Amino acid sequence: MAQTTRTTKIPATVVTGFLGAGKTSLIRHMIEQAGGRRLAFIINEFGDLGVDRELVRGCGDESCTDDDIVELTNGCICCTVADDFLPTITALLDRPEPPEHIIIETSGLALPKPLVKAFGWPEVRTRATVDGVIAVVDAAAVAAGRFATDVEAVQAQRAADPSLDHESPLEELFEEQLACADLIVLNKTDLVDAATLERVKAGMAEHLRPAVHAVTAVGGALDPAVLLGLDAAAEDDLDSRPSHHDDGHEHDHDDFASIVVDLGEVADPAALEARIKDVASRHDILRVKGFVAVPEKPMRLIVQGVGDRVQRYFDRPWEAGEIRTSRLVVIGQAGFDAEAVAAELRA
Ligand SMILES: Nc1nc2c(ncn2[C@@H]2O[C@H](COP(=O)(O)OP(=O)(O)OP(=O)(O)O)[C@@H](O)[C@H]2O)c(=O)[nH]1
Repeated sequence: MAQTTRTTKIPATVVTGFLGAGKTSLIRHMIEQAGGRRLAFIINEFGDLGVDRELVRGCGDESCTDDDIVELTNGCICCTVADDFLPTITALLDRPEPPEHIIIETSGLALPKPLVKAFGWPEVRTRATVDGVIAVVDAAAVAAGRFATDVEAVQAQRAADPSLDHESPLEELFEEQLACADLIVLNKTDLVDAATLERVKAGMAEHLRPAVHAVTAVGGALDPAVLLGLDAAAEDDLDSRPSHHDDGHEHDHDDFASIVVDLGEVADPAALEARIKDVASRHDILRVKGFVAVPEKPMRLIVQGVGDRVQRYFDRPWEAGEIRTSRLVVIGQAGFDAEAVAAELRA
């Protein structure tokens, strides 16, 4: 009987979602539940500190070695597809023992569609496919109206000038991430009640493609069986994923800015947390995250802020040869007062 050779493409999952929604948490959980499956990760973040790779590495699972986590810090992945993403994924596919599944965490400010499109490029098309685009949503942030435009203000502006672009950059990004998704993970459901969750779900529905479901999560904890194996081949289905940038309109990240603040050792982490909350409430800050060295403490402290909600926990000992210092990346709306923010965090 004649033998047929079946070429199997390596599935890739794109994890999108706004800053701080819970993408890294979801990926860490996925690693813990990998069950010996060879996963590889491409991690992209906005800001120069490379926190996400560290957090994923920090999960300490033996099945996931340093080589399996590639970090792309050269800007948002959607804008550096040709220069950064293609060589990276090609190198993973060229490995003598390629991964069984590739997980890509986009920066919270990235548009997922240009990345999905890249799977149609000749270098990738025959060897990999987008198994699914997962959009992680911070249910509490949506409920608080963080992505919603002030409808009345917009109507007044448009009455004065009908050519005005009516959406806020946050709203536009949020909608775009939803519109590209094959699955929604409504995360942080511990922070909202059932009625609020229903309201959030109903509000998102108009932005989703038909038959896209939302699953709920806390800390991004979901069975990988729910997340992987969606078999969407999203690169063949681009037309159903509308983007504000389909008309060739440039997407640059001028609407957002980031700084890294060096703090040396921090003797009072509680006071730092209070300063972060204060800064976030008075400036256009969207995200703060980084590592803190506390005098006398052998462990590294992780500090994470989303809006004015701040978490801190020790993740691992400082390694020999590592410089004990504190660095925070601060991401905000363009035009935030970087000098004042840095000074207030250091105060
Ligand atoms: N209360 C609560 N906090 C959560 C949940 N999931 C994640 N967080 C916290 O939210 C913060 C951001 O989580 P990450 O997983 O780093 O979010 P991210 O989307 O990877 O963030 P960026 O990469 O900066 O865009 C962290 O402090 C998490 O501990 C959740 O379900 N509930």
